[in-house]
Amino acid sequence: MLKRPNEKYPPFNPFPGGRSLSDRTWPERRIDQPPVWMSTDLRDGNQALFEPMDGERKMRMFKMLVDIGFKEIEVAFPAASQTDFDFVRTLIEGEHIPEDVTIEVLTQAREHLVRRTFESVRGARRAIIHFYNATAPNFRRIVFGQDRAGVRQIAVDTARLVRQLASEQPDTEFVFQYSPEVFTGTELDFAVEVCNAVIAEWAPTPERPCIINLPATVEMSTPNVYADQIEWVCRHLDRRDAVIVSVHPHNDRGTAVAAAELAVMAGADRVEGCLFGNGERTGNVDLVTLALNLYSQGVHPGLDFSRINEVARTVEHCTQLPIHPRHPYVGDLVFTAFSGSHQDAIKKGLAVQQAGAPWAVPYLPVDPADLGRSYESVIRVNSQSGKGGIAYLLETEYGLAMPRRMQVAFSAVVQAATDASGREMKGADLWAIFETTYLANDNGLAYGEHHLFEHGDQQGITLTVSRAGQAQVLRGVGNGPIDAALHALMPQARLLSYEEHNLGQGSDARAVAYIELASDAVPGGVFGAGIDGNIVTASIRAIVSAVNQLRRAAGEDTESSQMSA
Ligand SMILES: CC(=O)SCCNC(=O)CCNC(=O)[C@H](O)C(C)(C)COP(=O)(O)OP(=O)(O)OC[C@H]1O[C@@H](n2cnc3c(N)ncnc32)[C@H](O)[C@@H]1OP(=O)(O)O
Ligand SMILES: CC(C)C(=O)C(=O)O
Repeated sequence: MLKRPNEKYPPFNPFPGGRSLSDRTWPERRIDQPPVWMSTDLRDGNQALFEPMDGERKMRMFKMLVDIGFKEIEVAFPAASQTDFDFVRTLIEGEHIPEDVTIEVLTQAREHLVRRTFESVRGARRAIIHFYNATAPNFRRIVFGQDRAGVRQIAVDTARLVRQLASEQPDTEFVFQYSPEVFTGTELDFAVEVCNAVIAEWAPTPERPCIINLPATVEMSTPNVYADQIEWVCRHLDRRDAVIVSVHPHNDRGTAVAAAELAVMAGADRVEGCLFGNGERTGNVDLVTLALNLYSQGVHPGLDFSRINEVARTVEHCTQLPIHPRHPYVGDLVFTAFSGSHQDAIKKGLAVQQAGAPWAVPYLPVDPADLGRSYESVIRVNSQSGKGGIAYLLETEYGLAMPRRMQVAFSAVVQAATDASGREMKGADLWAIFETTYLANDNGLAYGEHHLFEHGDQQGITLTVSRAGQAQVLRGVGNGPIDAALHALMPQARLLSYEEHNLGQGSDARAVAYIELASDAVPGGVFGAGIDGNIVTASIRAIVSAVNQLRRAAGEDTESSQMSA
């Protein structure tokens, strides 16, 4: 890289006299209604693919865009290829265009291409004819070899031709659109001069407006500068009430979404872009993100992304490009938390979120369910996770609602496993660790059977346990089955807590019991768990499990330890 990049990349200031817009008003504005959306997935998106879409893919994309709710769709650059031309014909002749949808077609400002473009839309009910020529100084010099007047004349001549050709196809309602290509790199006074010349040629009215589209063909500045450019143009355009000001941001600096939002605040009425930001180089502005940013602020975008995963898969099929897992709103990982404190907050937030109440779940800007995404994938567990995520997965996937202190103890066991493996843990992995830790009782005592009996006004128990296949029968007495079992197994242990709940429902329902025991050697306590179809048996299994944990925590050799009989 260069030591003095300014020599190669001098900053560009498009404002007349090099002054910026000091009396800008856009920072105070809020977006309280959606702009007119125009999808250029089938044109700008399509021209940026390794393999442009074939007819089948184009039709699939078109139908999906209609289903989402787009009312303006740029369907082709018909003069560019027979595929594009034929696709427009198929849409029209096959009557695939709904009444409330207007197709748009793009052409360079060259007569034979404009004529071919009009040919493509013959018979359409309504069509937007969009033409462009670059207006920026380097394009004037390098591409056209023309001065300002020459480049303006290209635009004026084409605008006139467009109006004339439209009058020859009276059955179609035409809307005219002009783009001074590379608007972002064009001196503002010249951009407005050319646009006003085109507007004069078209003589739009508020009833029959034209569209002036101001593309960030290449994104060249921070979004606030683009917003200043848009506000400046909006102030200087003739017949502003008869002009729909449109923006077409590209994402070269990674700020196309911000640029589009600020441009709308600055006066733009319409936004052109692609789903998930497909498009030339770093892409066109992402219309999904724009729409859902609005939605997350309580403004319905007028587009339906309630089945966003289906939209994503269709776009991937049509473009043959993958969507990044961290792409806003749609990426596989965006409703997922790995880190412990995030998981904890999300779990608590989901638990208290009430239907119909304002959304207030930490870390999730929108409810995944609104986009047809599920909560199951919200929380994932790896070495950065804490008890919250682990508990959430075990509860949602296996129905286990561990007591809070047990969650803490169990998360240390999981942490050791994730540290050792370096892998993400799925619900099934966590369940396997839970089973090994609390239910399998390997190397410890295993529950066999028990019988309860009356012992005066107390409860007696005969409890059969085994270790390494060798059964032992223990007896104990207490003020209930749990107390009696504890006396049978380890009378010196103290019961700190006991919780149980159902696992599942109906005839398959089982009970899970959680027992916390402490002893002089382990005053902090340890947990055990037991699962059984019978609630008392589940509790006694949990005591056996907790006794095993207590012995292990005390460093006792379970093989040689004495049991009371
Ligand atoms: C920013 C954008 O996305 S703009 C849209 C870009 N999309 C496309 O280009 C679609 C695919 N393009 C094509 O199929 C072809 O380029 C066509 C059919 C449009 C034109 O093909 P060709 O006539 O062979 O020209 P070519 O592709 O070489 O383009 C360069 C010519 O276009 C001219 N040109 C470029 N833009 C414009 C314009 N907006 N208006 C008029 N002429 C233009 C150039 O001056 C150059 O002319 P020259 O050959 O006389 O020097
Ligand atoms: C033709 C125009 C709108 C364009 O695609 C661009 O400038 O990026």
